[in-house]
Amino acid sequence: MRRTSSVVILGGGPGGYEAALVAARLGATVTVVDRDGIGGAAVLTDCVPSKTLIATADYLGGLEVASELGVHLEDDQGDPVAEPVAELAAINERVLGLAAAQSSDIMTRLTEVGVRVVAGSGRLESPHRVIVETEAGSEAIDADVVLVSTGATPRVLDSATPDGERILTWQQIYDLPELPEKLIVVGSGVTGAELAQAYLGLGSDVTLVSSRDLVLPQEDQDAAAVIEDVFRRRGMTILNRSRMASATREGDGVVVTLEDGRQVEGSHVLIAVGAVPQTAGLGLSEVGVELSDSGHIVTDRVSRTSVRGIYAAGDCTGVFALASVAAMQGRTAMAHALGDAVTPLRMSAVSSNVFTDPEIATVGISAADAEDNADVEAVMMPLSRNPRAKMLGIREGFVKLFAYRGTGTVLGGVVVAPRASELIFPVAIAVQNRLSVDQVASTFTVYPSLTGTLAEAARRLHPSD
Ligand SMILES: Cc1cc2nc3c(=O)[nH]c(=O)nc-3n(C[C@H](O)[C@H](O)[C@H](O)COP(=O)(O)OP(=O)(O)OC[C@H]3O[C@@H](n4cnc5c(N)ncnc54)[C@H](O)[C@@H]3O)c2cc1C
Ligand SMILES: NC(=O)c1ccc[n+]([C@@H]2O[C@H](COP(=O)([O-])OP(=O)(O)OC[C@H]3O[C@@H](n4cnc5c(N)ncnc54)[C@H](O)[C@@H]3O)[C@@H](O)[C@H]2O)c1
Repeated sequence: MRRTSSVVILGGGPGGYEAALVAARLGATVTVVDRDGIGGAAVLTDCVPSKTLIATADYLGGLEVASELGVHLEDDQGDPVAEPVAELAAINERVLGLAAAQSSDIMTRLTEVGVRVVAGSGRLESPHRVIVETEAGSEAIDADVVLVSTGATPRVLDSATPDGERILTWQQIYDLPELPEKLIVVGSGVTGAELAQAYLGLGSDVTLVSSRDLVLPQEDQDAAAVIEDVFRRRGMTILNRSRMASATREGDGVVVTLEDGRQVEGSHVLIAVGAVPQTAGLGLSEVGVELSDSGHIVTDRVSRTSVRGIYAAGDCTGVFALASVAAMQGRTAMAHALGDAVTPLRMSAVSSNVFTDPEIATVGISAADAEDNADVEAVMMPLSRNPRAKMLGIREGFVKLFAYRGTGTVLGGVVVAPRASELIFPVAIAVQNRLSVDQVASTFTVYPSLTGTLAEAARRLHPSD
């Protein structure tokens, strides 16, 4: 009889826990070693908490179109009938409660399928032996297969050391007892942009320090332009082409000094200047695992590292810092290691979403790559002409589709709209399954619906046109 494989997973975030579920299903003996809590940063401090906070901000944002829809929130004298007040302590309690519940659900699931979870910090002693430091002491666990999925942590600058009170990383904001009066957000990547708009929506006065010409430099530039415009119209101050040199505490507030000498004063500063992989001190180089200059673990499309039997998944690999990608890498690793059917990771089919209002959802080829390729055709349609958008009071947003000129194969798309994260799925299905624009266009959409514009965009890309 074949011996049961032993799998040890370092890190219990989406990369680790999804892998554990697959490995258990495939009959392995599985141990997950996790330092900070099952669910990882994704569930406890990053993805889940930020999206829960944004849900409250979105709810308040919905009130902004009330008058357009015939609902007056003012009395005859023009005074507000009721002033909605975001109570941060209550919001944070909900955020942290939901994160803890999600973590507990994942723990229950892991236990149900027989995965052993060890609370502690792990490192590799050899390719087939992991040492875990727990409260009770040290434990050595032998493994046929090791998966490293230790994630990433906020990048901290010596000139802006977080104190957890006024100078904050995104992982420290949920302990704030009150809404920051004047919040400075440094960094206009996805983290900075999402949280800047969330606090703006909750009632903070927000200044965004953005190092580039436009916020969200990694996103579709038409989409980023819409978001920057919305930010400004709603009262956010955006300092473009501005880099923070330092952030310091001054009395009851903070001062952010920019590289050109300007100073910005605020009550709090949120530093969102990227993340660094948690790969130091794991014994990786010592056992021969190749790391990139940035400290990420080098992996192939089935999550193999340079050492046989050691796999890696998630933010520690730097492939694409998304919970969904981490989970897929973890599942793929276990399928490969344990002899199940494997589909190598296909980055050209990954969908992602920026949870601003409106949201930006993207899948497949980027606009920049499409522009450089003469064989790719693009169409962009504003949502303002869509009947459902009019009914819902949606003024900004658009749909973009990319397809091969000759065959009409759908290569990607961008949706800028409320709940774009839900609307991108039909485009993701088309990209994943290499559907043609004609197949998308001939699929019934509901009338009236925002997806009607997706079908219309596909019709515009009919190859013979
Ligand atoms: C503010 C923010 C919002 C985000 N929102 C989204 C979103 O909406 N959608 C999305 O798809 N992605 C989002 N992301 C990205 C997503 O959170 C990450 O891609 C995801 O967390 C990666 O999962 P992971 O398993 O690699 O690592 P993590 O979730 O970071 O988990 C790693 C785990 O490993 C543990 N660990 C580390 N070292 C050790 C060790 N030596 N021994 C034992 N355990 C260890 C850690 O304690 C942690 O529990 C967001 C990121 C941020 C910063
Ligand atoms: N909705 C989501 O899925 C979601 C949300 C948040 C993060 N993420 C993931 O995390 C990844 C990282 O995003 P992020 O925003 O944390 O980091 P990032 O590296 O994408 O953005 C950080 C930004 O800070 C800027 N910056 C650096 N130093 C600066 C300084 N001194 N002053 C001013 N600006 C400075 C950089 O130029 C950059 O634009 C994303 O690419 C995404 O994959 C996903």
